Amino acid sequence: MTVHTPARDNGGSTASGPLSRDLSQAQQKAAVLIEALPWLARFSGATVVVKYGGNAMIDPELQRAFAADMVFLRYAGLRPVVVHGGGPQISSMLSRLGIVSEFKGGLRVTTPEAMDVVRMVLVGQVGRELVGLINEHGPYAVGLSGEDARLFTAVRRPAYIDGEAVDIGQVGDVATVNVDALTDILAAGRIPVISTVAPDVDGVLHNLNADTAAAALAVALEARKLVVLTDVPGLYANWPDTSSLISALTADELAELLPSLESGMVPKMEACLRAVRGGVPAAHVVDGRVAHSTLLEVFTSEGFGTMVISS
Ligand SMILES: Nc1ncnc2c1ncn2[C@@H]1O[C@H](COP(=O)(O)OP(=O)(O)O)[C@@H](O)[C@H]1O
Ligand SMILES: CC(=O)N[C@@H](CCC(=O)OP(=O)(O)O)C(=O)O
Repeated sequence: MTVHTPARDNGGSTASGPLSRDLSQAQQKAAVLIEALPWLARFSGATVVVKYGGNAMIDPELQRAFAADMVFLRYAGLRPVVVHGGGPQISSMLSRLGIVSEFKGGLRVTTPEAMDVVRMVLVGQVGRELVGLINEHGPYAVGLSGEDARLFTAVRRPAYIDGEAVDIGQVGDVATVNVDALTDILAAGRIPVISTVAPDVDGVLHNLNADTAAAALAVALEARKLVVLTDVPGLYANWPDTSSLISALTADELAELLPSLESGMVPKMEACLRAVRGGVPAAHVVDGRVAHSTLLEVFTSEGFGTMVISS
């Protein structure tokens, strides 16, 4: 039998000294844990799609915090599915290779030559690094792209500039999602890490915007949440007026706001709208510069970031 002896544990401290401080710190920790209880109960077994991007993908400390969050979600009984971005990493590789890279309507003009680089960077570099970080905690992460088990098929899409459709090469939207490609992986308690390239019906590979693909996946998986990490605290009604941060809005309110948004936020908020209109109960845009932002969103009572709900 081990008997707790405060004097030995605390080097002789008394109940009114360091011991009571330790106890109060421990109680604070217990309070934090217990605050999560209703959320743990609510989301037990739920699938949550998380779009990983922005600074959380570049800063090593934030990368590690993100990987730990995904493992935490898994141990808490949720089923996290990660869809990662990598736009800046693709741009940097294209410029190292001397390939000109241009965006139209927020989407990368993707020539066959650029497509090879997009696939190499997303599947071979960014996806692999994230799988490695998660797997420092155990054998959990499995990397896939839209090509694996036909997870996604793509349909070529144009960009829209001033209402005009403009061809931007091998850029696609998600046409179909093969949910079965993830069922076994999720049932085995693994964490899918998805890179957003996918073949069309003819097998031609397409480049998908990661926010868009995350939304399509959240709908197909009947996810309970879509969480999109970015580099701002959330959606501002009057960007860049920092007093106009929106904590919650309905899909109809978002649809009204969309035409006034600027390029970076457009695919993100379109993705949230698509997810909620497709039946996902809530889509959130959270600040990926804050360590453990996904945990804060899922498990705390304070509103964090911007939440989009159906009504
Ligand atoms: N209404 C808005 N609310 C918040 N951010 C906005 C808004 N309009 C434009 N932005 C810009 O969009 C950026 C997010 O888009 P982006 O840089 O593409 O994100 P990420 O790299 O996280 O995918 C923000 O950093 C901000 O500069
Ligand atoms: C068509 C298109 O634009 N695809 C994106 C795919 C990566 C992505 O979406 O990454 P972020 O989330 O970091 O922006 C691109 O080539 O940059």
